Amino acid sequence: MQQYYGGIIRRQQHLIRCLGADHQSNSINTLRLVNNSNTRMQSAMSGGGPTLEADALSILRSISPTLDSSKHKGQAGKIAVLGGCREYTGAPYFSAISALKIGADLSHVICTKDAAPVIKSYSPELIVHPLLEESYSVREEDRKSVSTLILAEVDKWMERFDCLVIGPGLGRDPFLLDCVSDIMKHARQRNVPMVIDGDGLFLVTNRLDLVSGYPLAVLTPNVNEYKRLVQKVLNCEVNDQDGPQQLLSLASSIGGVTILRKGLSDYISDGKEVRSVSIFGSPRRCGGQGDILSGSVAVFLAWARKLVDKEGPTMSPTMLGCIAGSALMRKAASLAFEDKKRSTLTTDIIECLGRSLEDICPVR
Ligand SMILES: NC(=O)C1=CN([C@@H]2O[C@H](COP(=O)(O)OP(=O)(O)OC[C@H]3O[C@@H](n4cnc5c(N)ncnc54)[C@H](OP(=O)(O)O)[C@@H]3O)[C@@H](O)[C@H]2O)[C@@H](O)CC1
Ligand SMILES: Nc1ncnc2c1ncn2[C@@H]1O[C@H](COP(=O)(O)OP(=O)(O)OP(=O)(O)O)[C@@H](O)[C@H]1O
Ligand SMILES: [Mg+2]
Repeated sequence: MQQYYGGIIRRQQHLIRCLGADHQSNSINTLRLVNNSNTRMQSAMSGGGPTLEADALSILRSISPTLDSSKHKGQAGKIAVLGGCREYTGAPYFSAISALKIGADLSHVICTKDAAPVIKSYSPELIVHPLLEESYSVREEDRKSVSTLILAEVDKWMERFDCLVIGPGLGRDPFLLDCVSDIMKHARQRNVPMVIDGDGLFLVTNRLDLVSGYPLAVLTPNVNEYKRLVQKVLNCEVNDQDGPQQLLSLASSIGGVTILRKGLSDYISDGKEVRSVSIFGSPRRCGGQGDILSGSVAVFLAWARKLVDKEGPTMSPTMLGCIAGSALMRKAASLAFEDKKRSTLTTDIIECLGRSLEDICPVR
């Protein structure tokens, strides 16, 4: 079956070349054809059942709040990104600024003391908290008191956050990851949703108890991160022949967390259902696109939670948030690529977030 559909994809690509299509300007279309074939393939492989492809644009429209002058600052969402260390300052910035560009009212970054001035200098829009510490800056005997202090400082803000993004550019320092584990336990006690990405996934893969059974946890693994999760949780290798089923098992084995598996098509499951998002996209794979996605999912998840509270459950808010976040990120990437082609960078994609949202869901 896979071979058969592989053949169809190759024939489509050959047809495009024979029609004399310009390679560069048609790479997005080619990608769409491949994506469509891929979706059909998944559908056929699941016994010809209904397509897994979500109606992402309708979902995105339905959860985006109207702009209304009676609303006050904060009602459209307050997001906090836990990430940013000596090595990585770009990733938390990309995630936090994306949340603002999509429509959150306030975006915080909680990072290490030495990453903070750098992140502040990228943007005056972000609220940057220089709270976290790495092992090298804390003496062994001070670690307990320092971690208690960090937790107390983050706790002051915790209830105000509509969603936490944990991991973009966090690094893997053991002392820092211990502090973040404590913060996650407190967030969970207060029912604050968490989107876990990058080094947050490194932490969670080794400490599954931090998210297991928490329905407001979203994991957004890339290829490497997904492989490590599958090996750890399912004790086997990634099986692309039966990708959706394996994703479903993985999400259900971690107690119903939602997993967004990033790739040519994004696949999303909360252990009960699987959906895919294949629309739009770009063939450019510059670093930082996953960070945009984590900030987007955080905003849409916060919005979906409000909608689900009001209108009763349809799909889980975490599924809705992932589907909308994925569609918007892929649309922005495709717009940026149309303009910048090979030189497309993450900052170009961020600049396209507003126009993408407006194209899909115009301000009334
Ligand atoms: N502009 C920025 O600031 C950006 C920053 N980014 C940030 O980078 C971080 C890592 O994310 P990534 O996507 O590079 O992780 P991934 O594909 O698993 O690793 C690739 C290879 O590297 C290795 N490795 C990674 N980290 C390691 C560490 N701390 N210490 C040791 N090894 C490490 C890893 O080895 P492995 O664990 O597989 O043995 C694998 O072979 C994360 O915080 C992300 O948010 C990105 O968002 C992009 C934009
Ligand atoms: N082959 C692909 N074709 C089209 N879009 C893709 C492809 N791979 C990933 N994407 C999209 O790019 C986004 C980021 O995915 P990616 O796998 O690059 O994350 P990442 O490695 O975590 O990124 P980062 O560099 O920020 O850490 C996802 O929303 C996904 O939809
Ligand atoms: Mg990443």
